[in-house]
Amino acid sequence: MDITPALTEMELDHKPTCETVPGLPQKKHYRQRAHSNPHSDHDIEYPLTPNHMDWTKYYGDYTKGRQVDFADIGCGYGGLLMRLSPKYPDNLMIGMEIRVKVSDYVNEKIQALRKHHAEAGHYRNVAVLRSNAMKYMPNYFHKGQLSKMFFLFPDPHFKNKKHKWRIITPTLLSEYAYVLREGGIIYTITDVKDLHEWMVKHLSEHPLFERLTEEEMKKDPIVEMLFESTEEGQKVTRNDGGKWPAIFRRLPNPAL
Ligand SMILES: C[S@@+](CC[C@H](N)C(=O)[O-])C[C@H]1O[C@@H](n2cnc3c(N)ncnc32)[C@H](O)[C@@H]1O
Repeated sequence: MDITPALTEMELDHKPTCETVPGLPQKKHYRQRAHSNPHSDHDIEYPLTPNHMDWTKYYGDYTKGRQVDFADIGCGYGGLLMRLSPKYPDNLMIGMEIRVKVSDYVNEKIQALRKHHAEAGHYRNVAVLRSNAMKYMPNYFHKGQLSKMFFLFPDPHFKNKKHKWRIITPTLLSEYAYVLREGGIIYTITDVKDLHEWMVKHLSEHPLFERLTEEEMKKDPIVEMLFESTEEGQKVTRNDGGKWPAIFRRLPNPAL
């Protein structure tokens, strides 16, 4: 079922305003320091196992017969999710965001959009979770549950000493491979060339991922959304920065 035509162009641009959607939160009230330490997250509650996770708190009845299968890691203010939601109404998508105020903002925005579109039922497939994606992925998701993972403009952590804080490392990739199904896709994009090379290196060296060719990337309608959908992507455009995408497929597990 494609519900896209019922949305206005402005909303498809994920740029709803307070005039078009009453109750939409204002970003200025939800600002928080740009970088948070992914190792200081002691107040985060997380499920013991994926079976302990009650997704109905996030999607209500819409959870019935569905499993979360898109995850936007470090979703920030949620621009990509708002763009994907009407295009993939049958997929449940979650944004994972460690900053409290930022995840509160995304939640308020989703609630306002759901309310505004209550009759048509739009945006019921999108939610945000305040959590640390570097620590708790297997607590939330079963093996092979996800079909798509997004890493859009992740924090660069420039200094060598802080590379261990990067959201893509060999160890974390094995965790992501665990929750991603065979044939599932990891999307990355950044404006930091060094980080792009780091992500490509580690993904290419990992035995469970292979890079998509330019031809394959052109055929995937999501690829063009990576550049401009998020707040960070728009900021890079305003500053005339370059953007480097790299997309990888989860390979089947090798035979033992
Ligand atoms: C540079 S911002 C990019 C946000 C968004 N993807 C965009 O393109 O606008 C990186 C985001 O990742 C979040 N983040 C960093 N480490 C995280 C972690 N371990 N778990 C969840 N979110 C994290 C940050 O709080 C921040 O909002």
